[in-house]
Amino acid sequence: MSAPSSDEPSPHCHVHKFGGSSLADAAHMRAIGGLLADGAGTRLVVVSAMHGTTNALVALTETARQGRDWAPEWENLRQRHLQAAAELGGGLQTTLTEAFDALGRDLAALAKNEADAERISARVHGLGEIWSSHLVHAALGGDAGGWQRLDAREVLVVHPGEMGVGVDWDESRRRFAKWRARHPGRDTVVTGYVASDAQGHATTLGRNGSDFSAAIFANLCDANALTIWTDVDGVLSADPRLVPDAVCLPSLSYAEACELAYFGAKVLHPQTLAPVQSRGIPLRIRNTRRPQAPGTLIVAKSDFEGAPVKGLSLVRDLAVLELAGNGMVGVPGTAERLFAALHGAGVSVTMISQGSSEHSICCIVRADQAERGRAAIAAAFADAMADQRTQAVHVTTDICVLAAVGDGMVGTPGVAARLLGGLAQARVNVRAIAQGASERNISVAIASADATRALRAAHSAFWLSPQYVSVGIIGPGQVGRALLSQLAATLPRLRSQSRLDLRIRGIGDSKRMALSETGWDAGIALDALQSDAAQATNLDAFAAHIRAEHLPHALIVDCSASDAVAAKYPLWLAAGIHVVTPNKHAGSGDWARYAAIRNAQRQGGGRFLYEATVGAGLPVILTLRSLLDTGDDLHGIDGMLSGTLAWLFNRFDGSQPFSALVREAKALGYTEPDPRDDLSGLDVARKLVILAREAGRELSVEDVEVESLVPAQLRTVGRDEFLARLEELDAPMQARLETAAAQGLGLRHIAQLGRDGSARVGVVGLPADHACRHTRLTDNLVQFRSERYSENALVVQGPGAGPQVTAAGVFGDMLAIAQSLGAQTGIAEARA
Ligand SMILES: NC(=O)C1=CN([C@@H]2O[C@H](COP(=O)(O)OP(=O)(O)OC[C@H]3O[C@@H](n4cnc5c(N)ncnc54)[C@H](O)[C@@H]3O)[C@@H](O)[C@H]2O)C=CC1
Ligand SMILES: N[C@@H](CC=O)C(=O)O
Repeated sequence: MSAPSSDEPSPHCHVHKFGGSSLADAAHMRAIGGLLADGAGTRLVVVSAMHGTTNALVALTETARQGRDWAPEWENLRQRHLQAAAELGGGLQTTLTEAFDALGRDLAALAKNEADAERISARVHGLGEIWSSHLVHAALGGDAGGWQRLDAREVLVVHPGEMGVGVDWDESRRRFAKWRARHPGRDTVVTGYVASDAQGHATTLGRNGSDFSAAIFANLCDANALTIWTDVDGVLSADPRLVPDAVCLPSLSYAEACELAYFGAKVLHPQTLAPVQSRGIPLRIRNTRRPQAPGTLIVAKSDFEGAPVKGLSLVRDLAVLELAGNGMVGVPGTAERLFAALHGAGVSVTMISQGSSEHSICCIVRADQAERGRAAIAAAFADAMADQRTQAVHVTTDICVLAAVGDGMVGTPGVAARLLGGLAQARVNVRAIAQGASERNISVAIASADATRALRAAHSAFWLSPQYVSVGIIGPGQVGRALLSQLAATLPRLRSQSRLDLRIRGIGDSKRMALSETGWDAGIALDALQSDAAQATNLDAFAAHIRAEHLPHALIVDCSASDAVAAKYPLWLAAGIHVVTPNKHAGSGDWARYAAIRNAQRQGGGRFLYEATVGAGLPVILTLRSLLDTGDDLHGIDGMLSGTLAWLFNRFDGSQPFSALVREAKALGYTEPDPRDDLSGLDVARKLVILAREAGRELSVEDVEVESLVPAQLRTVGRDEFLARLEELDAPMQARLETAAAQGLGLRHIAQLGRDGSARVGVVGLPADHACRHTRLTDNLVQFRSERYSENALVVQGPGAGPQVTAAGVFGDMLAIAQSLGAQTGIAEARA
């Protein structure tokens, strides 16, 4: 299409276009005046039909042509328009009544087959714009308000062609100039979508052609700006119904907008760009419902330095036609013959791909044209097929084309890798690939069933950080809540200063769970659990949501003390979900499950980090791993592994009953959910088992010699009853304290793992100069004795219990995993 420039540029002129959603009723039409308020110069307002009208008109013509009863729908339309006219005033009742009468006569003629059906249908299809132009003219104040009305059929001359509707620019410009001369310098409401053909018959610019009308008029006026008002914020990076993370693009180049429009981004009619591009007219898409939003600006060169890919679009309902055979190799004219056949059959080709071997050529066509295309190619290559130079045409249906578009792709290495990497991660098979030499568009043909997953995965690959982690938090108890508050305080800084993007997309306790597509701020994630959107906890559904295939990485943080949750780890790890936990059940529980966890990791599944299970936030497991990984030989581990018991024996001097101290330790969040786990020595035994297994020993809790402080009569009662009868601990503990004191000893709870595999936990009396007598509060003290540290043990000491320090240990593991991710290099770096 060529758009010859005008000899006499118009004065300042701003063209606005309003779509059907902005013209739903009289109230919407009145609101247009406010949207036009700012800006100087002449305004040209191009209008679509009222919402749903064009569809109704198309249906009416069909109904009439089939001889069915069109009157009810005609009456609906009539009432709707008359109602708007009544609300707007301006004396339009007669005009519209006459117009609907004329429509009735046309429909009657169609029904009787009396007239040229095509011509009448074309005229009828465009009536919605004629009616809405009257209504909007009245809404803006009519003639008295300085507005005039232009029926585009008077000036716009078009001719249908193979490449769409073509504009007769010379004739249209001449007629428009003449019209302008008769109506100088006034604001104008113009009908969108409609035009005349060379014979003067009413026609249209094709479905959703009002954008195109607006661009044509912007060109004819040599406008300074074109604004297309619609019901979305602008051009989005992908269809938001399919990609919840889609973002509004601040700006696009004409070329990018063209690619996106042709590839299905519904916000712009594909032919809209050329008339504005040829004159460099800036086009802005804005939202009538959110006029404060800046929208998307489309100009010659976009200044938006975002990702190299600006947008992704999807074309559905396609099919692959493939012709293969040795007889095609090096034979000039094969492609010409194939495409001539498709042309002859009126089949439009969406995408083409041929490998350099020339052994096969494939093209993607509309599904409803596939059989026609196949037959045409088969006929054109009948001779070659007969002597087996080519094989039969292979048709694959249920195909979509996903296109990644952006000027920034030009000359940038790594874009295709990122796209294909994202698709591979989402297990999307690519049937064919095409990239033109313009490098602005990479298109891949995929199975329709994979379309949404593919779009989301590609979007994640370009728009999300490679260190984006989809996080699910289980067990928002004391530790879980402390973790959430640490995340709330820290994640914004991590996001802005590095690429780490931990998104909490799920939260669940023993009863309920809540899931989010885009994630919540950590500070409000707990609220989601209380909201109506929360549902009954289902750990499998929770994990499936967190491990969404379109997202690069998934992590479940288990802050419960539940064995049932730990039982899921092997499955989750095998599915590639990373697991971080302070829950000791997996590390110290059933050996077969522990082995399955290790196995899943070895097979390339997710990572399992559980530093907080021993010593809370202290680097106990890290230290042990470092000794072992660097080849040291571990002789034994001993010390105090319970924060609760350390705190209790630091405080227990007989001045307060032991039971009161236990209650205080529980209130401070030091104890296990059931404090008997601490007092029985089970919690410490679990920690010893975790350390022993880390060191490669096949130890289980049953192998540990454990001394319990829980009297026999309290071991099997319920937790609440145990807490109510805590005082039964007081007498035996007091006696024990006094016996030790009489020997000049202090009580401490000690764990020991010997070189021979022996393991023991229990209370001992220690002299005043023993290291464990010089700890404070909840201090753990872990001594590693090894080949290198034989004379003098390697000691890790510090607070070993409490929600904050435990949460910090969990958070540290989360960061360790997130920081190890990001295998995909940033395109920006590659460009540099
Ligand atoms: N408190 C501390 O100082 C330390 C605690 N830990 C461990 O941290 C974990 C949490 O401890 P706290 O926060 O003190 O416990 P808590 O009792 O305050 O919280 C446990 C949470 O887990 C949830 N939960 C229980 N069963 C569940 C299930 N089947 N499915 C989903 N959620 C479930 C509960 O609803 C609750 O929200 C425990 O495994 C504990 O051993 C580890 C190191 C130190
Ligand atoms: N209850 C435990 C908490 C840490 O694991 C302890 O007191 O050490």
